[in-house]
Amino acid sequence: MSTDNPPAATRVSIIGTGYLGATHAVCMSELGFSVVGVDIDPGKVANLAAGRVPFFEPGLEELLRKNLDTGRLTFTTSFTDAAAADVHFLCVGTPQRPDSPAADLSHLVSAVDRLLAAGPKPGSLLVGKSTVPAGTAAALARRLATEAPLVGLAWNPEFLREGFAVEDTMRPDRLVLGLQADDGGRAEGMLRAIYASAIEAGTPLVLTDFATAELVKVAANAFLATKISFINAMAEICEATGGDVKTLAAALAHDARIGGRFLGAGVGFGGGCLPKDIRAFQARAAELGAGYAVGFLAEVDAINLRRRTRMAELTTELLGGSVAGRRVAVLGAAFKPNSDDIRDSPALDVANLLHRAGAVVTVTDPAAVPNARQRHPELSYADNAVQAATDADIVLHLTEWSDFREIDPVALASYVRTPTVIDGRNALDVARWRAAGWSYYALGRPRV
Ligand SMILES: NC(=O)c1ccc[n+]([C@@H]2O[C@H](COP(=O)([O-])OP(=O)(O)OC[C@H]3O[C@@H](n4cnc5c(N)ncnc54)[C@H](O)[C@@H]3O)[C@@H](O)[C@H]2O)c1
Ligand SMILES: O=c1ccn([C@@H]2O[C@H](COP(=O)(O)OP(=O)(O)O[C@H]3O[C@H](CO)[C@@H](O)[C@H](O)[C@H]3O)[C@@H](O)[C@H]2O)c(=O)[nH]1
Repeated sequence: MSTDNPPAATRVSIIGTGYLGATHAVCMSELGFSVVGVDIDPGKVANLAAGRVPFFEPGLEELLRKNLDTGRLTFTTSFTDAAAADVHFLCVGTPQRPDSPAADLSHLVSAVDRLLAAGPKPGSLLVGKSTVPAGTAAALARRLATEAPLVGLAWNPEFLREGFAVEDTMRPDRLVLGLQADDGGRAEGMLRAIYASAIEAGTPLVLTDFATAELVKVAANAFLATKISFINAMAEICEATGGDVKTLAAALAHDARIGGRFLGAGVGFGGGCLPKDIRAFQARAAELGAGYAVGFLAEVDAINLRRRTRMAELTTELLGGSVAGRRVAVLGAAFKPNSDDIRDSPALDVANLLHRAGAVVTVTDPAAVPNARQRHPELSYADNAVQAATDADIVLHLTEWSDFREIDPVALASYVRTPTVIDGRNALDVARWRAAGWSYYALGRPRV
């Protein structure tokens, strides 16, 4: 980092301290900046200020506590406290609107309203990190030009993965900076100073305009979603032909042009990002008159959602045509392992489909049960796989936590009524489960 701009002298505010913002706040402080995290949720602020991360993210709580102790990191609900910062990172949510596939930008608008009302410092920089439809930054720039002409703007989308949030923030695959051509390089200079350690470590830096920066983010998520739905479409074909999608994916992965990552077939993608981002992308493209260009994303979404109904159908079939009154153990509630995030979780969707069809569903998850219980009080919950599987007619493996992959199938078999398992993530050791007497089924794989 440049010595004429020592980190501690640069004050940073993080607006919105959810998964993204809390991680960014802690990591900015770890880099030596003086950081204030602002959120409208007093409970979240109180937890973070007391050293508690209100969600599951490996390594984050230790780093939060360490940085609170330095005095460099504080959390508040007051935008006045944030107004004195040199750089403001906008990290509020941009969820799907309840009534349409488009992104809800109301949190973003409200956060900017509050910041402007608090009077940000002249010469300070507003940096968008939230995932937004193309054109959002340009609209915000027009607003700043009239309401706060001395405040700069940049768009710096975030690519972190939950479960790896700290390492992805400290050492991202790339840094994308959407900049205004007419600011004399100010925003670029300030962001180069903020990200000096990652840049010095060789992180590729992409300097571009607002629209491209916004699009890199949604294009990346659209590509990842497409890759997953591609392999799940192949799983559907495997089901029709008797092929094995796991062998197919492994064979594809030998081609370095394709690669093996994000070719895991199963119940598909969920979470607070991929599903809503591909929908918002289609909605924005349609507004721009270019909906035809991303029409394939509707199919990506449809393939993904079909995996959930297919899982429920296979369960029904294996239970003899009806799940009514049958006991189903669901291993997994989070949308992926190492997370307690249940947003658009395939596991909970499947659990609900079966519950609505009359099954007695018991869900367990190493981290996500409290969130799941709050959102879906109609389901039953257990502390562990043995409790969930006791007297079960069938076991569904829907989130591939290592706790579940490491289960001893011999021991579990002694608790269930019928040793039948459907591996919705293609992640269990088939030979072990079969040797332990289980009837093993998976999506996209032949029945034995
Ligand atoms: N979660 C991820 O892994 C991830 C990764 C990359 C990008 N993103 C993007 O980052 C953004 C935030 O996602 P998230 O998962 O952290 O969401 P989140 O819901 O966990 O957090 C959003 C936070 O913003 C706060 N907030 C809402 N309105 C506010 C306002 N007016 N002022 C201050 N705070 C306000 C909420 O209280 C909440 O704490 C989204 O655009 C998302 O697409 C998320
Ligand atoms: O082969 C695979 C890989 C993933 N998944 C599922 O895909 C979803 C998304 O997984 P992942 O991408 O690891 O999780 P997120 O934390 O949602 O991260 C995505 O969304 C973030 C928010 O935009 C981006 O920042 C990240 O780069 C992007 O990977 C999960 O349900 C996974 O179970 C599969 O079904 N098969």
